[in-house]
Amino acid sequence: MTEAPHTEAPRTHSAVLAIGGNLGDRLGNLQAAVDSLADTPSLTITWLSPVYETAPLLEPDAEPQEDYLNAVIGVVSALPPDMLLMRAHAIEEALGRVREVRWGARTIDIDIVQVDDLVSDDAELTLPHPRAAQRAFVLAPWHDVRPEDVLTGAGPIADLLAALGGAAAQGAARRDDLELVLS
Ligand SMILES: Nc1ncnc2c1ncn2[C@@H]1O[C@H](COP(=O)(O)OP(=O)(O)OP(=O)(O)O)[C@@H](O)[C@H]1O
Ligand SMILES: Nc1nc2c(c(=O)[nH]1)N=C(CO)CN2
Repeated sequence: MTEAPHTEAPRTHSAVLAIGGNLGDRLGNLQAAVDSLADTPSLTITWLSPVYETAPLLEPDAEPQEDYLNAVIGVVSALPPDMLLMRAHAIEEALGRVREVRWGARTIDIDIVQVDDLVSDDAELTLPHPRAAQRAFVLAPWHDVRPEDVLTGAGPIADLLAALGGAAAQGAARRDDLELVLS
């Protein structure tokens, strides 16, 4: 008997991405990142958070910076996590991201907050993002859309946000006058 060829459907991943920027047309850059992600083959945006204006998290003794706009995005994708990171870096580059100093001002940053419930300590792609649990600019917009979500290994995002004292405690304020759209 001839066996049917074995064809495996590509595995689909569910990921949470955080975007932010504090240089140039901040909302325009966030929207351009959303548009580029939406144009990515094998990737679908499932939800978009509200936009927050957030005080910059800086390295000690760093020069002052402009406030950021931040948002969080849910995607499902057949791209494996390393390809998702490559795509994120390509979009950052296309939008003029320059890497000079750690936590320097930038047109756009795309962080991979988590992918499924994967855990990785690979420096190229640490999962979940090692600093997400301490960042109101990630947790607050995420919580607005998916209040029941859990940050892998860290706990419910509602509890993590409460432990930080809420969004305002870190200088994060929702900007209901600004909106990202899925075209
Ligand atoms: N979960 C992740 N998401 C995005 N980049 C990651 C992740 N884990 C590790 N990295 C690596 O971190 C490196 C630095 O990334 P990047 O310049 O965006 O950092 P940053 O945004 O300035 O700081 P932070 O990582 O604190 O948000 C990247 O080259 C990337 O390979
Ligand atoms: N408010 C705010 N501060 C930051 C941010 C960010 O997205 N928002 N990103 C950083 C590096 O990823 C460093 N500091």
